[in-house]
Amino acid sequence: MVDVSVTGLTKRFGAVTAVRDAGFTVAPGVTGFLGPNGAGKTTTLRMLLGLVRPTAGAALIDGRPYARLSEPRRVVGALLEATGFHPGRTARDHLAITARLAGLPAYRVGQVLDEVGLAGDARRRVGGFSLGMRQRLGLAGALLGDPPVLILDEPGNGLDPAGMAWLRGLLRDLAAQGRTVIVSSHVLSEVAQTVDRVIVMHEGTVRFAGTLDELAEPGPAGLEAAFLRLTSGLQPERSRS
Ligand SMILES: Nc1ncnc2c1ncn2[C@@H]1O[C@H](COP(=O)(O)OP(=O)(O)OP(=O)(O)O)[C@@H](O)[C@H]1O
Repeated sequence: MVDVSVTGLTKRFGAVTAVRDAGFTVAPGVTGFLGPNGAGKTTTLRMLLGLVRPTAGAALIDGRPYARLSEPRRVVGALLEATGFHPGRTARDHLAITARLAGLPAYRVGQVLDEVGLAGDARRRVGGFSLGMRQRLGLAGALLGDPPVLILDEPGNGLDPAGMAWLRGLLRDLAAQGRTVIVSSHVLSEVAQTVDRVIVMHEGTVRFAGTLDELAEPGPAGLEAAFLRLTSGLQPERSRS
């Protein structure tokens, strides 16, 4: 098992404190990382991935900052904004180049294309892909190293209802394989059906970390009420880890 932990994590951008003294640990299974726009979710995930330097505190994977992992792609797979693909490259070429640069075996390319349902589009240029197809390609890239930890920022963006159902299945499969999956979202219903645990952020602080059962009454209405309570600023902070 690979530990993911955040302790005393703070990030200031000039006068803006994006993340303030955040702390949590993430267990295997699917953890929903929730919060309204601007809550600090992406900044926290980017600090875990070594893309943003913390002002204070630590964001560790397997006990180390991302930059000190010896084979990071084999430990953690990431999906951030599904941009940055070269539009003239095919999906297969994009993944083949990513695999080569990361020292990963070429046979993984076909496997991950299958896993994300893009095998039939492997030879199409990415420039012609829909947002949902780009999300799938981004997920394929995250899975290339067969990592025990996945950090997925809004993976449901651009997916249609069938795509969302597929994503839920993929997340459950990854959890059943014993992986630790962190998935950020501001779509509550999306999360309620998929996650084992939730972390709720608001205005840069962690308002709750625990199981879905601890957070709310069963059903989407219960979750929505709990979310609004935690993010309205009317209630005292509440965190269980
Ligand atoms: N590079 C940056 N420079 C200045 N401010 C930033 C930067 N990145 C994020 N912020 C600010 O930090 C705060 C948290 O942003 P962040 O993107 O982490 O939130 P989020 O929870 O991911 O929101 P969303 O759901 O809208 O993506 C916001 O006020 C944002 O404007």
